[in-house]
Amino acid sequence: MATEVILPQQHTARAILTIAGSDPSGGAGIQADLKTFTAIGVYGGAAITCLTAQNSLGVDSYLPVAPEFVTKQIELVLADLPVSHIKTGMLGTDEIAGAMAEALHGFPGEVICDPVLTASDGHDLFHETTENTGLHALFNIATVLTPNLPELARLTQHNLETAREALAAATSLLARYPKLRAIALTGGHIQEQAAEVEDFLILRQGQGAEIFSSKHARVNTRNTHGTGCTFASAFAAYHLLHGNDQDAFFKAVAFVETVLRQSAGLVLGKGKGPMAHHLFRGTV
Ligand SMILES: Nc1ncnc2c1ncn2[C@@H]1O[C@H](COP(=O)(O)OP(=O)(O)OP(=O)(O)O)[C@@H](O)[C@H]1O
Ligand SMILES: Cc1ncc(CO)c(N)n1
Repeated sequence: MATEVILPQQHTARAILTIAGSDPSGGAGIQADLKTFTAIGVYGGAAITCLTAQNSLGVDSYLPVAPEFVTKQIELVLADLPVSHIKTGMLGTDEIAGAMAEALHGFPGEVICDPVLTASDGHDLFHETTENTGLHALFNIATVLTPNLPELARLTQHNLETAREALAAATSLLARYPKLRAIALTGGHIQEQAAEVEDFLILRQGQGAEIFSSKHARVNTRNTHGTGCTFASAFAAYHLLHGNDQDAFFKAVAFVETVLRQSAGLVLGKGKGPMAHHLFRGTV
């Protein structure tokens, strides 16, 4: 006998649009984003900025989509679907970042930017210009940024090693962009040998910032391909469902940790394997 499916109302009312690169191996990029949205129970669309050729062993190369075609994808989706949240990932070029900022100008909802600059194997995923005008234009309309430690270091041009240094840099980055309400700093690369991982939420509070953190055991696994994309997408999805930064942050941390744990035994790929979003059951 077929089971009746009852959809909670918020699932049909709003959607997330990810604007990011494609990873054909399915571990990162729009593939990870869409799997995350589905696992959490939120509808997602995907506009593609770049095609990448990569697998679990690393990134070989990438092909940027023409900026006008990125614009067209965004405009058509926004004209049709009830998108309340945008999540951005790999941009590829500063021209694409600029086209995205223009297409999103006046967008009234959340713009959660994961500033993907370099893949974990060191392959550059963003072709910088001297001014990075497009990147700054995008950050000017962002409401939340989700950098990891190396990304924060590159954005603030500081050499960052400790959590203390990273928090000072994140607070200064927060002050730079007017619409930015929060920075979720992921801690996978802070003290990489430590037994625990700590992620931070830096929330704008008047002229300063309020800091929250979440510490959990480091999962002993090599299946960490796409953790950054998954974290930012989970933040966007939980923000859609719960409407505030703190719930979005703590639930996104718990989601990534849970999926990493459930994926630890998975043997997929010859290198850093993907997370098993498809095994996620229940809630965090
Ligand atoms: N081994 C681990 N065990 C538990 N949590 C982890 C582990 N590695 C990363 N995380 C979690 O994954 C999320 C993303 O962290 P991280 O800083 O590694 O992102 P990233 O460097 O952008 O990822 P990527 O490898 O996709 O570039 C954070 O919530 C972090 O705590
Ligand atoms: C498409 C894409 N986005 C992001 C990352 C970073 O994990 C990656 N490797 N590939």
